[in-house]
Amino acid sequence: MNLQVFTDGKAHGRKITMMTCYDYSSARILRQSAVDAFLVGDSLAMTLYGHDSTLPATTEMMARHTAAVRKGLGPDRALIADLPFLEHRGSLDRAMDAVRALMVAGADAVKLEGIRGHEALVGHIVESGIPVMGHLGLTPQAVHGLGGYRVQGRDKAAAEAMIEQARTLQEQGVFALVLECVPEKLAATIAAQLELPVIGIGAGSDVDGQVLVQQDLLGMNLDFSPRFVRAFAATAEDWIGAVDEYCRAVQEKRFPAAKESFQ
Ligand SMILES: Nc1nc(=O)c2c([nH]1)NC[C@@H]1CN(c3ccc(C(=O)N[C@@H](CCC(=O)O)C(=O)O)cc3)CN21
Ligand SMILES: CC(C)C(=O)C(=O)O
Ligand SMILES: [Mg+2]
Repeated sequence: MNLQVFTDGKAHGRKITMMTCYDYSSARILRQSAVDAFLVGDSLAMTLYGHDSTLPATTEMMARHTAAVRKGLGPDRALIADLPFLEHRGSLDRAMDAVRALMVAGADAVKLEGIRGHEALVGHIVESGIPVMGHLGLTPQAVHGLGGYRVQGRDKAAAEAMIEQARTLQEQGVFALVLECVPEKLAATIAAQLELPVIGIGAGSDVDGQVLVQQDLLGMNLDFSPRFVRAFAATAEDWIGAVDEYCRAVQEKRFPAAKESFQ
């Protein structure tokens, strides 16, 4: 089972690595990497489509990108898809239609933000045989309610509430939990107290694994640099360099060469 990497990682104290992937061609490349699990994140609304929040991501968009990534990854890699804005906050029918669309598109699991007010729905999805990943802390779909992209759980009451919510998610049977923008001590406490694997983004290193947005970690997102992001490559510079060399080669008639032309 593709999701075994989560349980095994936590059981053996081996960190779980996760990153976003939205398209076929990067999936094709990244299937050769060591990454344990891929996420079709609703962050694609911002990263791919240029919106200023994740709210415009739709189930149709998420399913389309999930299908493309699954084709590139092949059947044997863990792939999780975000349930987009409000799909789990209306009717049960609507939520299950969205879950169906993502699973049919090739996801191994769905991730949904928050827990307050949809405890029973999470249990219902799990009981339907669909693995669910939780997401607490900074939940970007709630950006307007949270008053911005801010670190969550800084005061004692908020920290205790988050621990309680993580427990509820575990009780509802989620297989893993993303904690986003949370003080590292709080994230470490949740990871230590709970059985479920905790995957952090801006949550310090004392958790069971990490997740980052592909464009952030590859250095393709020049105008997005929150504290928790590290660019492990200078991809934007490499791309510009390659494309500028293409332009020079065309101008100087070095491209196409004879071997790139038909005789
Ligand atoms: N490319 C990309 N990467 C992401 O990680 C990401 C997205 N897009 N889109 C959806 C959300 C939005 N995210 C964000 C966006 C901004 C901050 C931010 O500005 N954080 C401040 C914290 C300020 C504070 O409370 O101290 C920072 O300085 O890191 C954090 C997460 C994370 N997610
Ligand atoms: C940042 C991760 C956890 C996410 O939810 C996304 O990419 O949408
Ligand atoms: Mg998301």
